[in-house]
Amino acid sequence: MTKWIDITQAFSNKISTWPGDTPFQFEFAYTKEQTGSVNMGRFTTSVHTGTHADAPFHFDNNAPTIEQLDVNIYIGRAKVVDVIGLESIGREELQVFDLDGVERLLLKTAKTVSVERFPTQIPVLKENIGEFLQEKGIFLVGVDHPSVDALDDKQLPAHHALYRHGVHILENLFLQDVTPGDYELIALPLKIQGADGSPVRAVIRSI
Ligand SMILES: Nc1ccccc1C(=O)C[C@H](N)C(=O)O
Ligand SMILES: [Zn+2]
Ligand SMILES: [Zn+2]
Repeated sequence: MTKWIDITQAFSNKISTWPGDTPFQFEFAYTKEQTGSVNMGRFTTSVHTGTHADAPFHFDNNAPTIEQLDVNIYIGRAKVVDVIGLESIGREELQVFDLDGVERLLLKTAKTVSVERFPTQIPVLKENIGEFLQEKGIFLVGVDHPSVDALDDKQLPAHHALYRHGVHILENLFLQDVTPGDYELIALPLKIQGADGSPVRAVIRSI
């Protein structure tokens, strides 16, 4: 039996956040010395900081929030493919891979990723990726950077195209040490009522 591999960015007070969004901050509300019994931590964060799932409500007011999504989306077989160096990724770039029977697709787009520095440039997913992934039977796509759309894009064409075609989104996966191939994935969002997304603890195991 192979071991589970952690593909989650570690939360620390140095993890990068979307410019202008709420940074991650962990602190002790009370220490053991203060309470006489226990340390009591608390944290503040944008739900889009670190490794996370987007709920469709993030970009569509009439779409499901995070706790309404089926947990089965986030548990099961996943394929990791190497698309390192591509500036945009869509049907044309993905049709070279054998994706028959694939349900979850994780895109490794960078050789290395800085958890502490917000990227200046990321690859974008093309609008035609939604239709392509749906044709293949893929209902979850994950990327190793903060957005499936360009960082300055307000229309979010890839987010919307993926949603229209029933494809859910994971962002900021930590894939730099992962060899492309077939895996089992667990990346469960927290059950936060009404939320537009949630951090996930993402792990994979080779199959
Ligand atoms: N955190 C933000 C703050 C302001 C505006 C956008 C974002 C995003 O995170 C968008 C990104 N496309 C996302 O889905 O994660
Ligand atoms: Zn997000
Ligand atoms: Zn997103």
